[in-house]
Amino acid sequence: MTTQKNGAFVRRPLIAGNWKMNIDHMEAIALVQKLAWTLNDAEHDHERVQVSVFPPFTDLRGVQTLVSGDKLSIDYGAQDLSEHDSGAYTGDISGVFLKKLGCTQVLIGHSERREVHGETDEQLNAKLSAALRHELVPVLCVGEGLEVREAGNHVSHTLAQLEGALRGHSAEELTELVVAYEPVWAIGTGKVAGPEDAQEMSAAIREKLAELYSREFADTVRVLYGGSVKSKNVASILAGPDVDGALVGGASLDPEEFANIISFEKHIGAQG
Ligand SMILES: O=C[C@H](O)COP(=O)(O)O
Repeated sequence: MTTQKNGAFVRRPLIAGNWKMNIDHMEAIALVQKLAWTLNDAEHDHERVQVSVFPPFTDLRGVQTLVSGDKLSIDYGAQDLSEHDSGAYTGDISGVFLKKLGCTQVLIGHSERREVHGETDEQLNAKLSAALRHELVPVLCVGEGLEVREAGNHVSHTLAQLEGALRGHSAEELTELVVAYEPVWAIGTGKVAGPEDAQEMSAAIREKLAELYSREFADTVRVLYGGSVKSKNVASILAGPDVDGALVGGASLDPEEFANIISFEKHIGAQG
């Protein structure tokens, strides 16, 4: 996913849409079709800016059929996976099944999984192993809540989450790793971390990766920002040199708005 140009790393931007628990399997087909038409009209180049959607599990088969049948340039993945491959784990979904459905990516440790389901860094570490076992690109979500931010501990808190999930995993295993920084206080609230906040934390994440592995490795990892990203603010957020894309929640449910976010390069200059 990363190429070298004149000796410098060029990371391919990724705009990912996390549908959360929205959109049934019929609506999913309509949404992906509309998104594909809109991107086609906009002459979107998937090789230049990667697009992914993360539908609910029950939508994945329909999305697979549409994407493979119509050869759409849209990647898709799941919002979670089990740390186990099979067995008595009622309600859980194995990476084996996701791989068979053509998923290429999986979200790990979204703040709503951490909060609502009490997922711990140890569990997320095991889920990361499961993703790697099944050759699913892990999109590891990290970020702090409002209290932590107000206490000024956001950097140490977020980096501890990163370290906890990565512990024991080698750089060789993690070549496709994507990290998504999502300040919890900015999710679905309309409050957006400023471009400086997004850049500050993305740079801190990259520094931590350099410390844990190597500078070369850190320079290849894509770091996304998530939290109330819209077409009107995406270009300013992605202007940060360490911000390589966005994990979009609510705005990804509107195909026109999501396509507009994906076309963030067109808004450069207009958003400062
Ligand atoms: O995964 C996406 C994030 O939680 C952001 O959600 P949002 O764009 O609705 O704030």
